[in-house]
Amino acid sequence: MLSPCHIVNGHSSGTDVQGRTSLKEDLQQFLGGEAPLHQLDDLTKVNPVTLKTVLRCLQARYTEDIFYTNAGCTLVALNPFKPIPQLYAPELMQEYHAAPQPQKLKPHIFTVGEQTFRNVKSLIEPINQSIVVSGESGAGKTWTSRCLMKFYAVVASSPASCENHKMAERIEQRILNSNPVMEAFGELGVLCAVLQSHFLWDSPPSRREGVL
Ligand SMILES: Nc1ncnc2c1ncn2[C@@H]1O[C@H](COP(=O)(O)OP(=O)(O)OP(=O)(O)O)[C@@H](O)[C@H]1O
Repeated sequence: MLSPCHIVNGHSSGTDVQGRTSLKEDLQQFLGGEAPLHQLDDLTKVNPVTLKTVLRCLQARYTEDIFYTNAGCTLVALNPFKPIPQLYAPELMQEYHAAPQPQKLKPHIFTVGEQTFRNVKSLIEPINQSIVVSGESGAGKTWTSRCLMKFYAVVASSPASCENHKMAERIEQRILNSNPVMEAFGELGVLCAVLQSHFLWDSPPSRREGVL
């Protein structure tokens, strides 16, 4: 992924307001004065859908600090390379959890988490859900998996029940502890030139009597 400072050569060194303004102007010029690409929250809406336009859209969103974009039923996550606590706040998790249609909210890993959670709760076949997190080394797969585990820990535990919360934390920890094993399978794939540091895991864990 190109960092925004690579987009406009020679204009990104200034950190003052004027520098930032010219960066934005240059970027807009670079984008050819098209409709603001960062507002497209689904890559299938980019017209025409080409590698160039898709990358431009992701670049434009990255520049606006928007790190999640839908691509049809797939979610594309960009690594912000900086901490963004508000993007993973428990309040935001609850917002996605409580939304009648989470897919209508801004693209987020919590949408994926909530959808699978609802599928498990609905007990409609197939009850077991899988989420595939893939990407290059350093893309943010482990981070994303942790976000999902935290999400399930928050939404699956009743705030009134301390015991439920503790159990959710124990489940989160167990799954996170299994990461090295799952990653080892991924690395084996790299050696075989089949996969590139990918791992799969079941999520959320099987549901028993109403609790995760
Ligand atoms: N959403 C995010 N917000 C903030 N920082 C992030 C985010 N995603 C990734 N990072 C940063 O990028 C680093 C690398 O991410 P991560 O370890 O998840 O990559 P990975 O895809 O699992 O890499 P590998 O395949 O090599 O294990 C993290 O340590 C974190 O600092």
